[in-house]
Amino acid sequence: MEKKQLTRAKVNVVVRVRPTLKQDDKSCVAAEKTSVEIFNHRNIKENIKYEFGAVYDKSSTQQQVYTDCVRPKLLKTLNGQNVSIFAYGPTGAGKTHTMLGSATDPGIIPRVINGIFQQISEESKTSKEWRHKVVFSFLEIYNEKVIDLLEPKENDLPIREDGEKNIFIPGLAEKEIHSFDDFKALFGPASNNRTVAATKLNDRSSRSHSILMLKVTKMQQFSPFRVLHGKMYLIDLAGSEDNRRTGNKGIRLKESGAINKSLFTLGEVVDAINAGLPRIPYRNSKLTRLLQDSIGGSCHSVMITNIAPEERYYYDTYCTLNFASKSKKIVNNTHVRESTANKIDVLTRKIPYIPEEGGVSKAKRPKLDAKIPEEINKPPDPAPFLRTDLRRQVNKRLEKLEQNLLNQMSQMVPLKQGKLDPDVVMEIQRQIDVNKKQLVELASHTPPATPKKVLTDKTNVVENVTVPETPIHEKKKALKRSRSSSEVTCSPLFAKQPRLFRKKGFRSTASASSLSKVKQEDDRVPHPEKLFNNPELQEKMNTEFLEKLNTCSVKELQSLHTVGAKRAKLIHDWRENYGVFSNVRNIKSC
Ligand SMILES: Nc1ncnc2c1ncn2[C@@H]1O[C@H](COP(=O)(O)OP(=O)(O)OP(=O)(O)O)[C@@H](O)[C@H]1O
Repeated sequence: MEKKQLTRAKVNVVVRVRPTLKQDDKSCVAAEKTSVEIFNHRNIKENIKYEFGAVYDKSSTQQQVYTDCVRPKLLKTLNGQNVSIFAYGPTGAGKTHTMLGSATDPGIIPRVINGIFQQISEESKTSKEWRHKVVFSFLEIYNEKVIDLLEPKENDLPIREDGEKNIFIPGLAEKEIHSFDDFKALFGPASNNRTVAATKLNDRSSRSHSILMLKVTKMQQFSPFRVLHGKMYLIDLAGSEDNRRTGNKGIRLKESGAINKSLFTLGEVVDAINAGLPRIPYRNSKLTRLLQDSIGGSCHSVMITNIAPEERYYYDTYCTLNFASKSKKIVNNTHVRESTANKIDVLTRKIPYIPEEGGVSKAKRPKLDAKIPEEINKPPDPAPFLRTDLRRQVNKRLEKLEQNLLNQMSQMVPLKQGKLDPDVVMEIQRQIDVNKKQLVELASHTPPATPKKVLTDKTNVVENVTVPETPIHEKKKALKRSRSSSEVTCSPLFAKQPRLFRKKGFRSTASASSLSKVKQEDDRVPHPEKLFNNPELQEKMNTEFLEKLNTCSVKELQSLHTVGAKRAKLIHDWRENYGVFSNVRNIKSC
């Protein structure tokens, strides 16, 4: 993993009040946009008002809670950060309703899965830069045991911490999913493994804390092959229980003891963090160990505090809101988890996500000496919308250029019986067409076929001509000729060897006519013969040339031999749209 840049983010605590379940039930809760007030029916003077980031009253919808609190976090997960969404509250207050919902009124979990795939599909439509991998695990903490719900095992699973303080569960099953339907097919049966039972307060009370862990890993498809590792925890905590009212006995009472103990430890963790204690008792329960990332860790955390409005819940509501108030002070240190893919992963196109087995150490991976093929290093074909955009720009520029050319030529070319010579007009038109083709090729990022391009005049009109390989002395002569007559000059963009910059600060071009003079001025500039015969030197100059092209401003680009304002702008625009050129061949293809 690369060096982390930490950003502080407070735990976002919101409150959701469910409707009363029976019509004649009296409510002791008054909710407003960001505040909630509770009334003690035994002591009317005892009203307590709490302030939170947001309060959702009984009329709030699943969509509203998801859109406000959760959807903004999807991008964080997709961009390599950890997110934790957890529902906290007394039994029967609406945690499972909020997190899971029902088939007709889906909650946060199905909406997140749907949202992640939607986001990935949108990203893929606009850019081919990244490939994604989504895996999920599903577990419960039941009676202080970690139980795999996707692949139930005989023994409970351990919880460990890696060198970077990331919590992981060795042996936990992880399933790759490619769509919401994939998820549904796996999640349905796994949910049936969850321990649920009827208590006096809830017909389907969760007897465990359930945690769905979603890992989204994305790998860049060209150099430097960045890999972003995002994780999202979706947690439905078991509710705190007052066993005088739940009527729990036997197994239910034991379960309740475990639930209450872990929630009590959660309270201790929050107190310790708020008090700035050096030791936070995360290890005192499995729940707090697993929530280590979410509370005081690296997650962007959202705590949805569910409360029941009925008067009989007054004391639970009071305790829950006190806990929520303490939790909103906690600040997490969030960061992007990023690594770089190794050669094997690049060549096999495998996305190197971190499995729940403590991470594969780099040393253990087999070594591969193969070179990464060059085409993998190239940026992908630009997104269609970018191409369309560039094509529009190019066409606009072409129309302007066409008009200018016709104006210029009409002044220069002698009139034939008061009209422009049709042969000349045809020639201009032909050259414009060639230029158009060239620029459209550039816009669609399709390198032209074999013919080399030769600049034919000062107006930068380009023609496709097949140039036979010429001996070096011929080339020198041709260059001299072109220099004196300003007829045909090889553009550095299309020449076999790159030329360097002429202006101060840049190294001189290898233009033949100026060679002897430049040689006197600067001994470091090689003779063209040396250049043609010396691949190492060529490579060195290529690199220098490339660097200048990738970093120079439009004005500086114009200093390139035979690069006029228009082409400098084109190079600059290309760079802005598609990123830097990765080798000189890319530039030649422009
Ligand atoms: N916002 C809501 N709108 C309508 N009904 C709700 C809402 N929240 C909860 N309910 C209903 O209240 C009942 C209890 O909710 P739920 O099972 O989600 O509670 P819980 O907090 O998960 O309880 P436990 O901790 O015991 O599992 C369910 O019948 C549920 O459908």
